[in-house]
Amino acid sequence: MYRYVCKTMLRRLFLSKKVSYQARLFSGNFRYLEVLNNENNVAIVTMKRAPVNTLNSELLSEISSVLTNLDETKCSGMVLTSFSDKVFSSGLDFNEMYESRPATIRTLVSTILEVIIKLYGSPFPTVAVITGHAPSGGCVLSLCCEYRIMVQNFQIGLNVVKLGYSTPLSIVQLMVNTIGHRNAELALTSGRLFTTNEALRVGLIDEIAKDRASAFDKANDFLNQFKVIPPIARHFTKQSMRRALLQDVSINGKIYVEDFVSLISRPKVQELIAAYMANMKNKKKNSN
Ligand SMILES: CCCCC/C=C\C/C=C\C/C=C/C(=O)SCCNC(=O)CCNC(=O)[C@H](O)C(C)(C)COP(=O)(O)OP(=O)(O)OC[C@H]1O[C@@H](n2cnc3c(N)ncnc32)[C@H](O)[C@@H]1OP(=O)(O)O
Repeated sequence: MYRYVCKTMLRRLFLSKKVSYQARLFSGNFRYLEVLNNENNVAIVTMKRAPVNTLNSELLSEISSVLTNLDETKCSGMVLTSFSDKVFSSGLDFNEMYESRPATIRTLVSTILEVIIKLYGSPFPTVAVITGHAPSGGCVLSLCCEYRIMVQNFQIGLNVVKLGYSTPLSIVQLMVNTIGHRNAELALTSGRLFTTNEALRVGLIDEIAKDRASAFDKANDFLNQFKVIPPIARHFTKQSMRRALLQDVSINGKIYVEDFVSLISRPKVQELIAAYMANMKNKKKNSN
């Protein structure tokens, strides 16, 4: 009898360990992401592709899977952030765009498009806690969130024109919806990166935080206001606000992807990407 009780207790202990292990598996399953749930059922999604969260197909497809999962599990909100206190994300991975086969570029671009659609159209409220620089693709991810809180002394913006290709139409639209037509035109045609203060002034971000901890406090304040709002009413209102862009990308997405792939594959653009990458390396060498 004693042996039976011990055995049963051990089995229960093993099972309970297994369950909590499985609960942790969701956050441990990813190579470049950490996903934690806080006590309010808010998912904290942290990009952790060192050193600068460059968006390759794998990181983007992990973000896409998490977004599907958070939708299915009816989370109350999501915070998208970075492990780094210097860079939120350095944008799309040049290594998948430079001298790459069209199929590689296509996978990269279709995956960011998938993320844009899911993040921009998510039923739950979303906040970007921008703990460092957010150029190009990094800025796009934050623009898909509903609220942006950025730590002091970094830069954010869409500098793609400097790489010799135009900003895709729906990305232009994201920027126009956020900072208005005039500011977006000036910023996009010059590839302007805004400092944190400038970004607040133009409306590209919503709040400035002195550090990561205070940025998270502000994110919680933003998300807490929705505790008293019926989620379905909130979701439909968000959908109405975002429908035009979502409809456009779901109808024309494939065309946009192909346009972008052929743009990136042009010899002139490839040359500019190579020069840009070399310039980054030189800057680093000179600063060391
Ligand atoms: C609906 C339409 C659908 C179709 C299109 C959809 C979406 C497209 C949307 C927008 C287009 C977006 C395009 C892009 O994102 S292109 C990428 C543009 N990115 C940049 O211009 C930023 C480049 N990086 C930097 O400026 C700096 O790295 C930084 C972010 C300011 C950080 O500086 P820091 O000094 O901290 O780091 P390093 O510069 O030393 O970088 C460390 C290390 O990382 C390498 N690296 C940086 N960025 C990239 C990158 N984007 N791709 C590949 N590699 C990158 C850098 O070279 C260093 O490498 P090393 O080997 O020297 O350690």
